Amino acid sequence: MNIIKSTKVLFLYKFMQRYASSQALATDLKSIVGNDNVATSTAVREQHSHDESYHPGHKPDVVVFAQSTDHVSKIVKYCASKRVPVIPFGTGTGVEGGVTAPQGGVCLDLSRMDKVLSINAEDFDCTVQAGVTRNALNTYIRDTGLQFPIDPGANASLGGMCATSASGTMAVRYGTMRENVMNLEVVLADGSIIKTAGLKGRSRKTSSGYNLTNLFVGQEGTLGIITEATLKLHAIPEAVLAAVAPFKDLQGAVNATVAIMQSGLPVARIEFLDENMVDACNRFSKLNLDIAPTLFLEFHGSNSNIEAQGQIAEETCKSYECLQFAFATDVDKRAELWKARHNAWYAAQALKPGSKGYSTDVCVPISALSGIVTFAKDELKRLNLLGPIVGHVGDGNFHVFVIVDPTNPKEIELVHQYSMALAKEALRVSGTVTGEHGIGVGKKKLLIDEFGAAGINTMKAIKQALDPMNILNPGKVL
Ligand SMILES: Cc1cc2c(cc1C)N(C[C@H](O)[C@H](O)[C@H](O)COP(=O)(O)OP(=O)(O)OC[C@H]1O[C@@H](n3cnc4c(N)ncnc43)[C@H](O)[C@@H]1O)c1[nH]c(=O)[nH]c(=O)c1N2
Ligand SMILES: CC(=O)C(=O)O
Ligand SMILES: [Mn+2]
Repeated sequence: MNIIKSTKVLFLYKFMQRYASSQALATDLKSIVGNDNVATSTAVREQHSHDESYHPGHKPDVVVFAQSTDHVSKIVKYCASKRVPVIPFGTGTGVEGGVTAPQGGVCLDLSRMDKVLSINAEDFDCTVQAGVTRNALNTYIRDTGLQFPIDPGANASLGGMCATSASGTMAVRYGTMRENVMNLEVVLADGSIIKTAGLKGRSRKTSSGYNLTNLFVGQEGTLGIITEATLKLHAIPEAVLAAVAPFKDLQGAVNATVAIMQSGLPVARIEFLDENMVDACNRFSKLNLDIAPTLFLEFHGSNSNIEAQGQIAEETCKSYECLQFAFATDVDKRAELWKARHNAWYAAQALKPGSKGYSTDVCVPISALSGIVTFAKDELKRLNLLGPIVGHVGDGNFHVFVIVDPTNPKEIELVHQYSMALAKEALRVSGTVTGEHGIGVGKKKLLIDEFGAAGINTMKAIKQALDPMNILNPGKVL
């Protein structure tokens, strides 16, 4: 009885201590960035404790809404002086638990840094604050004839997209964030501010010094806080043509993709959905597609060459026994198709109310795609898991959205087994465990398998050099 009582007292004492220290933290932060930019309510902390994945959330002690690079620098400097963790937060649409705060600390929300700072239409580039979302940027530049085509399904922040090295359906044509970030402004762990490609740099190429830009793309907030990004823009194509091609079987759809890619056709989008994913999208997005392994395709070009592109793709798909090849030229039809594709994640989860999704994200050389998609499907069957498959197959990248009851430890264990087996298969065929979602908390063990001890030690040395007190998003990536 006494033991129970003293455990309760100890718990209460620790709770009070933590509460007092987070109140003191909030008071200090308010004096730096003003009362309106600091939140301590349970609701706001809860909202910032998790992303869109099944990974368990942990609340930060305080949420700070930065309004400027100067705010970020001062907050990080303060946190360094107190050794308090800082967890950057864009829009919280990540899927690897990157924004959770397992050690508490300060969640630094960048959504109020939402200004487009410059558009250089003649140079095809722009500079934005980290909190600008991809949709906001595209709306802002609509009249210039330019677009920013990197499109994770969610309306993510561009800072978050840089931090995770995001891509999406159009990476096959326009590249990922790695190819489209020209310069970054980053606040380091001691509060100092750097530009990764020169103080004013926005040249198309550079051989100047180490490639700091690509060090900070994909670092998931563990090496620095991205406050501004200079990005490449692309011309909106004169003509766009989309198509939907259901196939008799999965192998036909995947082999047609490989043939299209190997033919050098400059396809703008080529997305695979297995029959379960098509079924889920039909239900969720009120489509009426044949339930079969299917390719969604899109071509970008001029009025004079767009039909020829479509025709080559049609002939290729027919040679792999597609059941039909239906063009969608109408703007609304195309928009409906891609909206449904972008909502595939939610469509999959809606198959089992109350469930969450676990997304695998392997990416392999295109010649290995067919084998590993078959492996993915067979393993689902063997472990008796529900997992619609969808993928940016032109890049050799696909996701199995394994549907999991987050309160069922046995199911979670099975999902882990599945994801490990698939990732190891990807490594066996010279691929990567994550093509676009990042490591977060979910794929840390796999990073070791991918890089080996010497590779991981090199990453640890970089982390140690840039963040010796381990205050930046601790517990993620490494
Ligand atoms: C429906 C749907 C569909 C998709 C996706 C999600 C969802 C919900 N995603 C995943 C997600 O949208 C993608 O990872 C985004 O880049 C995350 O951007 P957020 O702004 O939401 O970052 P979020 O706030 O989730 O943070 C992600 C990580 O980056 C860090 N971070 C955020 N802002 C930072 C900053 N300014 N400086 C430093 N670190 C920062 C965080 O600490 C965290 O570790 C995706 N992804 C993809 O690549 N391709 C896809 O096809 C899709 N599709
Ligand atoms: C979630 C994701 O990456 C996708 O829908 O492609
Ligand atoms: Mn994706």
